[in-house]
Amino acid sequence: MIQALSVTSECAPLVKTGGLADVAGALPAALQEHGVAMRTLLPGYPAVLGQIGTTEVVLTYDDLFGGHAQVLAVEASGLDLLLLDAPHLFQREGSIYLGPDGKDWHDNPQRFAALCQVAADIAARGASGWQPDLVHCHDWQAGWVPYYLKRDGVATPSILTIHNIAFQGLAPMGLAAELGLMGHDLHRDGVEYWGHVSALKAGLVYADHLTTVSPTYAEELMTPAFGMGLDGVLKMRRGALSGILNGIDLSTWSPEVDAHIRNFKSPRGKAANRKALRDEFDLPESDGPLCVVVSRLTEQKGLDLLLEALPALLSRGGQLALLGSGNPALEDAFKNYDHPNVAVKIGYDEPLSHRMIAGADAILVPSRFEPCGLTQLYGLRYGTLPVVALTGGLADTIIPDTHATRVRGVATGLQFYPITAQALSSALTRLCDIFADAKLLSKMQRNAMAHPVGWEQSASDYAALYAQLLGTD
Ligand SMILES: Nc1ncnc2c1ncn2[C@@H]1O[C@H](COP(=O)(O)OP(=O)(O)O[C@H]2O[C@H](CO)[C@@H](O)[C@H](O)[C@H]2O)[C@@H](O)[C@H]1O
Repeated sequence: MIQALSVTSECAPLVKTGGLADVAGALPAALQEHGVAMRTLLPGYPAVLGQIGTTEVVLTYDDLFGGHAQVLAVEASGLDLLLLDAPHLFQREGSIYLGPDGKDWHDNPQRFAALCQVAADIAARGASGWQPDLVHCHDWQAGWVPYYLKRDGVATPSILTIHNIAFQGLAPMGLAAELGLMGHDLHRDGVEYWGHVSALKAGLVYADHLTTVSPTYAEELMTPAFGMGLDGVLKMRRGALSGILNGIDLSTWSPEVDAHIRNFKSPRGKAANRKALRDEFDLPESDGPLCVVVSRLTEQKGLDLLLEALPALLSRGGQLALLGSGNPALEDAFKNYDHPNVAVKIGYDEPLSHRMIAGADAILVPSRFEPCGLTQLYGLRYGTLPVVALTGGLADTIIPDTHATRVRGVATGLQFYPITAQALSSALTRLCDIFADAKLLSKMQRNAMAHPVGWEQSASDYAALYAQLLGTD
């Protein structure tokens, strides 16, 4: 068995703000079948500590970035966890990244540098006799791990997975010493980023291998349009960068077994869920497609384009039910969209997201960029046709309805490009046409449900990558 340490700031089902948590939560079980035993190092937020049973203390610190800390080992929700219990850093009300004022906690650089330091210590010296063969780091919050390993001369290989390059873990240069950065690394070929230091860049420069969550996003990241200032670094590391698609956890996201819905095996079984969904959102019966959005409401997700494109859907009797939260202006714009066929719930609600995806005819994902995207994968599994922008993982996971795919009878959804309101409008019109053609609709729904969206392939790819890094392939 390869022993791997996964380092992450969120992990489902214990703590989640987005897709990173789903991936970090699902990978260990998926890798188990491929000869990898994975432990997950996660901050001991109050919400996490409140959900677990008896723990064992496996490491203690008198002073970790300004306070006493310990690492607790515990098994919970099928995960083998190492929790960094550092009350001065993690025991606070509010979200895991933001204070009550909605702004980043001022000490986020130190909070996650502490997590990284502990990961590097476990790689170097072990915790209660356990030592990983490699460390798998997720996003900027784990970005300092590869740097600390190199700084301390620890040979354990590291992988950094980029789930979203928009978050770069910037800190003022003045914090360099406190974060444990060496003076000779504070330059543009090291951890410096336009006068700041960047945890993500440190990971990109120092990790032995980089992955991102789809092959198309891996290519996009090396272009100025998508690299968000880090495309040059990524181009330099082209040989060490690969794209491995995310999967979804089929034990919770499958219409046959989903605990939150009226279970079904074929698209016909969606009818009862559709009715329940209309009732729940107070939407009338209608002869157009019932579309859903389940999303963080941010610039990335392109939902401002949907606001502009909605008339194309509504004029054909289509409907929208939206669940999301984030940008206040977008929240208001959707809440105030005054139309009987538009219903909006602002908030975060996991069970409701299942009921929406089960009951809808289509799921809309008009993202400006999308490293992989999970909700279109849920849509496929439930025969809920994805209407997606042609970018990143959305390009890699949907077989678009085109003349050629119609002839071959293989389409699973709709794609639009360029990523504009106009192109989205025309995709929504095409969706209404497909919806009116019962035979075509049913074929596409069945194709979608048969499309593989689990972890098998990706877990095998990660396991092969681990073996390659360890020289055991
Ligand atoms: N209001 C709400 N209520 C309930 N559930 C909600 C919700 N809003 C969002 N979710 C859930 O949160 C998750 C979002 O995952 P995504 O992959 O779609 O995007 P995200 O941008 O967070 O993830 C980033 O990381 C992931 C993982 O690698 C990449 O797939 C993605 O492209 C990248 O941007 C899904 O499970 C979704 O159902």
